[in-house]
Amino acid sequence: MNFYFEAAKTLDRIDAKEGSIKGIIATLPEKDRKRTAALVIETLKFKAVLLEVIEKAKLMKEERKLTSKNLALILVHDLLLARGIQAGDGPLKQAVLRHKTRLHGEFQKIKIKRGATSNEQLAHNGDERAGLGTLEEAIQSLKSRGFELSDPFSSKKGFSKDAHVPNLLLFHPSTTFQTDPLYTSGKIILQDKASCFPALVLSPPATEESVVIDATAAPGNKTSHLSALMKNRGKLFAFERDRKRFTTLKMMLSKAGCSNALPINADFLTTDPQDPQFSNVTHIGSGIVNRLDHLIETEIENDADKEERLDKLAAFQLMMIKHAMRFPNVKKIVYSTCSIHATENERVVCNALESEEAVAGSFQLAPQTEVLPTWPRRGYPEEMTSSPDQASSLVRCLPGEDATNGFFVSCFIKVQDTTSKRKLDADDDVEEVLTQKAHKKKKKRRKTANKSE
Ligand SMILES: C[S@@+](CC[C@H](N)C(=O)[O-])C[C@H]1O[C@@H](n2cnc3c(N)ncnc32)[C@H](O)[C@@H]1O
Repeated sequence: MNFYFEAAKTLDRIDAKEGSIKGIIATLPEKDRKRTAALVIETLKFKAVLLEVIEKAKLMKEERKLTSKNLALILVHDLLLARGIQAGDGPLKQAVLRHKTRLHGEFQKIKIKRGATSNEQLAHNGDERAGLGTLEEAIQSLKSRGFELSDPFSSKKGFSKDAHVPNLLLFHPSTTFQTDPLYTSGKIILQDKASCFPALVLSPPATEESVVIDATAAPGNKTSHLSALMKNRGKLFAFERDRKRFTTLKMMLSKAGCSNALPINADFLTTDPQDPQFSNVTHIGSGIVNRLDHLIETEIENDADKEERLDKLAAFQLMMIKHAMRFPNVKKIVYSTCSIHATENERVVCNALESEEAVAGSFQLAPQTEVLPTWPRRGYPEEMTSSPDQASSLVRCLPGEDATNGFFVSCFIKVQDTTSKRKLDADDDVEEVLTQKAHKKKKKRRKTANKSE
């Protein structure tokens, strides 16, 4: 078993970025170096799929003794992809073997789903830890194929680093990447600049304890961005209600090496915020308007129809935010749309701020300093019924003006007001919570009035 512990420890060090994979392997005792290196590299190649198998088979949930994710990965690797676990009969080996049938079953299911005819087709080639590779590696690779670091708006071969989004490279609009190996291998992801904003604003912590939800995940651009920001650590639940889009989501996450992502084919609104698996969720992202929605805004649609459609969308989006606010430990919620209509943007935000859930959970808009502070275009003050000043907390992008698609980002945070902070449970008397709040507000107003007299 020692050999397996050594390999798991090596994976821990790789996860902790103690050095390059090669450098870490070079420090292993010479005796077992070759064998450990082979097992570590093979496990990294299949990490995404092995994690999915372990999760589906509930291995770590049911075997509490198996506390190391990396040891589980190594043992399941040998069980499924090598000649079995080569160790004496210890309790950890037995723990894995108890789930042998289920693990094999889940592995076969994934193979069938992805249409893989060999195990090798499930491998991710490259550094699974880094997922997308480093920015400098990508820049070097692009330069070697004729691109040059220069203004992408004036030169077709030009590309540049973006001023607002780290790790984002800008290209001339005529550049195509569809057949480029950097793109097909998942090392780079093509995304409109503004679509990078929600993950950046949510900025979940990159720790093993981090638990995050992407409520509307497919095709997975935002999810993979979140996973990269989390450095593949912790847990990232990725909800997608549409079955077909869910298949795309899973493929994309596997290709991009997002091993901390747990794709779930379900409607986010049907989740129970009190479910213990969500008890440590602190960050939630939601954005439902499809990029193609503007295409159905045809000339034929009259104003009344359009209004009705926008109202319906806005009502649905409000439900998503309010549902997110019900998660007991959520601290930050980012709501974004690819829409330029105030009905789906500022007005939804104002309604959300006035909702029972926001009042009971003490949610407010994060200040501009926490929401892309240097981005110049902010929300529309005249649409902020609560307070026009709050518009500075919001981010807007205008197509044709900002070199992006139309986009909107808002960020709700739970304020640390210990005196009034209350969780909204199913049995809570919302009316009572609201009355208490209103009372406090009134008292504060009276105090201020007294002072100024
Ligand atoms: C605009 S796309 C999301 C784009 C994604 N965030 C990205 O960056 O790649 C919206 C997705 O949310 C899904 N969706 C809408 N409502 C949902 C819900 N209540 N629960 C789960 N998924 C939902 C839709 O099926 C659609 O695939």
